Amino acid sequence: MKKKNEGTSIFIKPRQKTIAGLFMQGCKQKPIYAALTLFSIIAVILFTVFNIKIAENLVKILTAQNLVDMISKKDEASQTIIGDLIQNGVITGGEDTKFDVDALLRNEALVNSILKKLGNEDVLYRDGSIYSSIFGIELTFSKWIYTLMGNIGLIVISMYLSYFFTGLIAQTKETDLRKDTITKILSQDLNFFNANKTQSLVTIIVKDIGFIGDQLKIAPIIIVYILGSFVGATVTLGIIDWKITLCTLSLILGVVLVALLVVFVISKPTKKINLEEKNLNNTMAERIQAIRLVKSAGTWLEEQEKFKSQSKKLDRDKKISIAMTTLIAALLVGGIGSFTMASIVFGNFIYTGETAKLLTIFSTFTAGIFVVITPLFQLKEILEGVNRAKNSFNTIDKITSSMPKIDVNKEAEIESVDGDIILKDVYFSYPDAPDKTIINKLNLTLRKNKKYAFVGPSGSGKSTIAKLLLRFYDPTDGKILINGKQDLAELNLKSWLKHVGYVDQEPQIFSGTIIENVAYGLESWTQEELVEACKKAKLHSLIMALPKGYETVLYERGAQLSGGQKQRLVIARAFLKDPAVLILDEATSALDNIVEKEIQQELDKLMVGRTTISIAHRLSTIKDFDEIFVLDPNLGIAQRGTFNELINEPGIFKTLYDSSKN
Ligand SMILES: Nc1ncnc2c1ncn2[C@@H]1O[C@H](COP(=O)(O)OP(=O)(O)OP(=O)(O)O)[C@@H](O)[C@H]1O
Repeated sequence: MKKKNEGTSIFIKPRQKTIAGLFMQGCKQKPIYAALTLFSIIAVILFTVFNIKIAENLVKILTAQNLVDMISKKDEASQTIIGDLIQNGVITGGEDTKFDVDALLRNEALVNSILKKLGNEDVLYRDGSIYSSIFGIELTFSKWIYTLMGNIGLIVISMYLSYFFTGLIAQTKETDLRKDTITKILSQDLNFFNANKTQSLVTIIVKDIGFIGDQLKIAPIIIVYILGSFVGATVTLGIIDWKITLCTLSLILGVVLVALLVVFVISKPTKKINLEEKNLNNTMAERIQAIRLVKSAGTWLEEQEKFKSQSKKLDRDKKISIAMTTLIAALLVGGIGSFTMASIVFGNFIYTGETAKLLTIFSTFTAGIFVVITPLFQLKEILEGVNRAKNSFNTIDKITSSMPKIDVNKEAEIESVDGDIILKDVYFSYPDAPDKTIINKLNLTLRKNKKYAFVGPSGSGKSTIAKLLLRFYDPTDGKILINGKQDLAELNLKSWLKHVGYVDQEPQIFSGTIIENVAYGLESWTQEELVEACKKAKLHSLIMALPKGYETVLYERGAQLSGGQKQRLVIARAFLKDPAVLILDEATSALDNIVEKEIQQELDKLMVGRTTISIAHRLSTIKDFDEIFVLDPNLGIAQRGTFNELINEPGIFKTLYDSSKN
């Protein structure tokens, strides 16, 4: 079956480069969670807005109850109120103001008309209690309090559910994004890793994607909540009193516009600050990675100073940014005060003298504005977050939109290597220096199970040949033929690498157990084979001396092992893999003479029965090789022959050999 060519796939589609786009994609992937999220957020909005209605009704009942209480006290104040009512013709009879209060309170119709007359509309006096109704249900003050408590409970539950289901959708997308990004990074050509700092790639995987994930979990829900509660509260307040709603609304919109303007103004400097911070973090992480260099060069004070001066600048920029961003919070706080004040001021103008109505309006609008404003506070964080997430999307996109040139997933697989490896008219220039030809028309044949070495001055292209054989790069022109006929560039890369063992100067070791490190990349192996490989690499007794033996966890880059021990581990890896082709790239050049001799013995055993290509610095290690190619940076292969032939003819090899003897 033809495998998908990752090299031609487009990674992040344009519409997914935003929090909204990615979230919508998540909703399509998880429609049930999306429906539940929508359902619960609508419930949150409705219940929250319903609080305004509850507040309105509670205040109406309280105001009416207050009036009834005052009348029923039968004191001077009560008689004054009744006197006023008689004078205004609301009550007839008892003009001497000695009105029978008990009789009045028994006459419910009369009490209700008094309440209406004094501005207490939409309430009903019955059986000594005040009722107000909602959806045709009449409720007393205490029932409204129970309703309020129940409503708050429902808000909590629906809020929890909406965050929960959004979280599930967001987590799915965050995991997908991380998976896709790592897949894309790992499928890049080696050149990509030269051009991009390791730290910035790690930052993308850890920080940028984590940040996008965090925003995905809160931004969509809060934005819908802000819009929904804004519309819901406005409509409810509009129904209660459209004139005051209109006046207050224009104030709210004014403040929101100013806040948005501030966000717009600070978006560019925020971007700059984020970049500065990222660069500073990357540089520091790089220095920590190269801590041995810093310690050995004695440059820690310089590094500290550099960090101090860069972070001082960043600190100053961040403080300026704080001054701007906190302005939004201040505007919103100021906004709340002015909105509440606005409802009294506007109300006072519109309903002069109607105290009961003003009281209801003031209380209801305070509750309503609270519903509108509370989520607006989060708007600042959300807008900043969404803005930062946009930068994170751009960084990810910039890194991952680079297309690998090497198609590793070609269909043709290679079952076994039982023929020659032929380099035919091979030309090569590195992608980032296309004008500089490193390999210039190289033609040679590497016979099965023979040992070949490449020697030559520094920069003559020896390691480049190893890189071409490992297909870190494809030749700019010409072909590398496997088994004498199969073009390496047309083969499935994994199927080729299964037959290749690679030992280079710097052993690649992960933090993990010895077993994981020795068996890295192998599909099938047995415990016995692994122990046997370690014995051949003279590593077994060392491993057995460790308290946890083969289960010993190695530190990052095998920090607790000596150079020789690390190289033995890599050799054990090659023994276990048992490849047909072995590439040694200056495998012993980092070791001292004694250790090098010991390791060389193991390498000699490893080379038996395999086609070996060795990039050699120390000529003593290639004495019995079948053929040695001497490279010249300008001429390509300047000399070729066995060790004994080459030391006896004038040329680069003899010069190198003579200088190594000295
Ligand atoms: N990634 C790269 N991009 C551009 N040029 C490169 C890259 N890697 C190596 N080169 C250049 O290619 C040339 C050959 O490098 P190569 O590493 O193959 O030499 P070498 O013979 O193995 O040298 P040495 O013995 O010092 O390791 C050098 O001039 C080097 O500067």
